[in-house]
Amino acid sequence: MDFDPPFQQTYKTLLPELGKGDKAFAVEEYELPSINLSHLLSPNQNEREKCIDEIVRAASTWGFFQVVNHGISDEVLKNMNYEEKKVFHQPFEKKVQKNFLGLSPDSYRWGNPKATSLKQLSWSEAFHICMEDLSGMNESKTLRFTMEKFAKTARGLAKTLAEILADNLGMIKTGTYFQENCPPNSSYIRMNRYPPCPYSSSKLVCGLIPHTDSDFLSVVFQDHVGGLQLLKDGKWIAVKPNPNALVINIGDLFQALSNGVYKSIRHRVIATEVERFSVAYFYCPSNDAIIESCGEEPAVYKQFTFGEYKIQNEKDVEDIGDKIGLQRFLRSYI
Ligand SMILES: O=C(O)CCC(=O)C(=O)O
Ligand SMILES: [Fe+2]
Repeated sequence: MDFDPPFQQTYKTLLPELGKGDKAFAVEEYELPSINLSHLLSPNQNEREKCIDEIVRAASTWGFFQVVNHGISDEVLKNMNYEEKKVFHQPFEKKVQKNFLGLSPDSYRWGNPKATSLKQLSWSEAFHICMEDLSGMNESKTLRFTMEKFAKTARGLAKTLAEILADNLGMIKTGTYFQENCPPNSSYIRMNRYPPCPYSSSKLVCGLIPHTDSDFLSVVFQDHVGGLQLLKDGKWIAVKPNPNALVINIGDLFQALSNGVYKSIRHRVIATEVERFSVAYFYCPSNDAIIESCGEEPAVYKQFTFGEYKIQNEKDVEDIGDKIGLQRFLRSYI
């Protein structure tokens, strides 16, 4: 397809390695804890408290959960999926152009042209867009408006969940912290496309290599195809797709803020034989926001700003090919 990035060509020295050595381990499929958010609005206090408890428990144990009755309408999600398909199905030569759709030059990303081993190889393309950039996207007004609608509702959902989680930590400034530190323009949307991969049967090719998200929390809308996996108790498990639910995962900043109570879990996407789409909303603060562990226990992490965290991650990726992430900000890190 002229819209697919040149994966075969780029990875031609690595792909023959697939037949040799490594074998994929069987991965069990699990249904993530599913939380019905309509209970948060229930007149029954017990029901509200039970729902809050489920959110807190899922964030502390799984770091991942799914929500239903989340407030983002089917229409917004359907339009998002439609617009996403439309933009990815533009010719590759257009997508790589510096000013495609009026976005910042590094918004469009594909694969990992620098991969030197199968483990680093990724079979996907993405538009990673800062909300600040949306106002300049005048070439495609329908995509812009659809993303604005999705972001507005995803932000409301992210803020509600973040406030519940912070409140549970006894954070004194919960009421104002997210309001003050997470203005709408500081978050990101990432549209992901996983093209069909002819080597998917090996189960060794990643659509997206293992990572944690560098935000407070992420709201992910995935289609019915599946492929998302997370690391639980040292084992990879596959997330069963549920088209009625959104996936929520805790990011590094909440792990730091909560002094390790909430878990930012490593996850990956395995390449599949059919095309797959997802959209993630990354709930982020502004660059100068201070992330400081709260609670009564001694802080495990040093205090840092989100700007410092991003710069350090970019530097680590440049130097060693991966982010070291929160580990680097442990007080005990030398
Ligand atoms: O495609 C997915 O299901 C997950 C995407 C993801 O982890 C990300 O964009 O950070
Ligand atoms: Fe992610």
